[in-house]
Amino acid sequence: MSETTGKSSPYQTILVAGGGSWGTALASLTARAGMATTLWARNDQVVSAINGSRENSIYLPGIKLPETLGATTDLAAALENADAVIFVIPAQYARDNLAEMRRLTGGKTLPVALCCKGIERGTGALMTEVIADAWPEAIPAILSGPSFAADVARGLPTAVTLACADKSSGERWAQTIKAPHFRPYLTADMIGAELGGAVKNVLAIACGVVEGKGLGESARAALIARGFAEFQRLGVALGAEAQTMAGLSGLGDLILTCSSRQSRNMSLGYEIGEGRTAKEIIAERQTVSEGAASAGPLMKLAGAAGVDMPICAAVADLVDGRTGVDQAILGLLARPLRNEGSPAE
Ligand SMILES: NC(=O)C1=CN([C@@H]2O[C@H](COP(=O)(O)OP(=O)(O)OC[C@H]3O[C@@H](n4cnc5c(N)ncnc54)[C@H](OP(=O)(O)O)[C@@H]3O)[C@@H](O)[C@H]2O)C=CC1
Ligand SMILES: O=C(CO)COP(=O)(O)O
Repeated sequence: MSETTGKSSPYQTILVAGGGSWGTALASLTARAGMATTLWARNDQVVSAINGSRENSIYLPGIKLPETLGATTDLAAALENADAVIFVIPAQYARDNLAEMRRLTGGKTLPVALCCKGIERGTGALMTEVIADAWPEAIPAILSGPSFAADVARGLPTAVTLACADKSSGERWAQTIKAPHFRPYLTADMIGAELGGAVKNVLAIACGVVEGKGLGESARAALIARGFAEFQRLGVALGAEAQTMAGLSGLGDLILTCSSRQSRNMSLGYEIGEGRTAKEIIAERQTVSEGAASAGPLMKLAGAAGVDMPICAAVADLVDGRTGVDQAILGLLARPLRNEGSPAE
């Protein structure tokens, strides 16, 4: 295990794009660490609440934000002085927002830490592919790992994966987002890091179904283990490193999200398990459940890579209304028996 140099300087003027719970928590982190931080949100109620009462009462209620954190709806102005962007807009809207940022900056080369955990509908593209198309001059990084926004904003400890193919930018990001309670681990394996966040959201829906349907803790543990096996098969096919898959952005976030109804994805699955449809639950929610939108595109990605992902496929069928809970469970349990490891000679 190697250490990062620790000599890199942090980025100083940060634009956090996205005024949901995670964008707000990350903006609070960098503002508290002393970086000039501006949060951009398209929602003027969010911006007024942050500037007025130091609280994002819509997406992160009850948590006091630092006085130094400013919020704006003016993206062009916020981009003008930014030397780095923390991008926290849900995956399905990433392409348009990144393209707009490129347009506003005139195609400037800026470091962009992608924090959304999803796969693009229609294309099956991962977020590094989306940014390569929409803002090719940007230097991307992936920030992912077990980190509920409310936990991080309250100062509870966690550790995350920070993936960046550009060594110097990765080290600067690590210095920028580190805090006494928030510990980034660096890697160059961006595919592994972004795949982990996207796949765990889909698997968390499956775990929620197991809980909501009352199938028991043993079933949930079996599902996490077999879900992780699916994730590893896809990761290997796409070139992810084993250490990343078993690390914070992979197994770490999978365990968190599959264990707690604080997760929107797990709680979505829970309500599906209780008998409601994904469509009606999502229509009632203001917050995002990335796994529901990413399950279909994940199947596209897995199909193109020739990888079998039966649990994720069952989730895609469930959220898109092609199957019911009982049928999905029976279908998974009735599959032909498989080897877990090497077969006996
Ligand atoms: N919350 C968490 O604990 C964590 C979240 N993440 C990831 O961060 C990303 C953002 O999630 P999170 O902060 O939780 O979001 P929230 O669910 O808290 O809020 C939803 C956000 O999405 C925005 N939004 C909705 N539709 C659009 C659109 N068409 N264009 C632009 N923005 C839109 C909303 O803006 P508006 O108010 O204007 O509708 C709002 O800012 C997701 O990919 C998530 O997986 C990662 C780690 C932890
Ligand atoms: O990614 C998260 C924690 O690491 C948040 O999970 P949910 O989006 O399911 O709430």
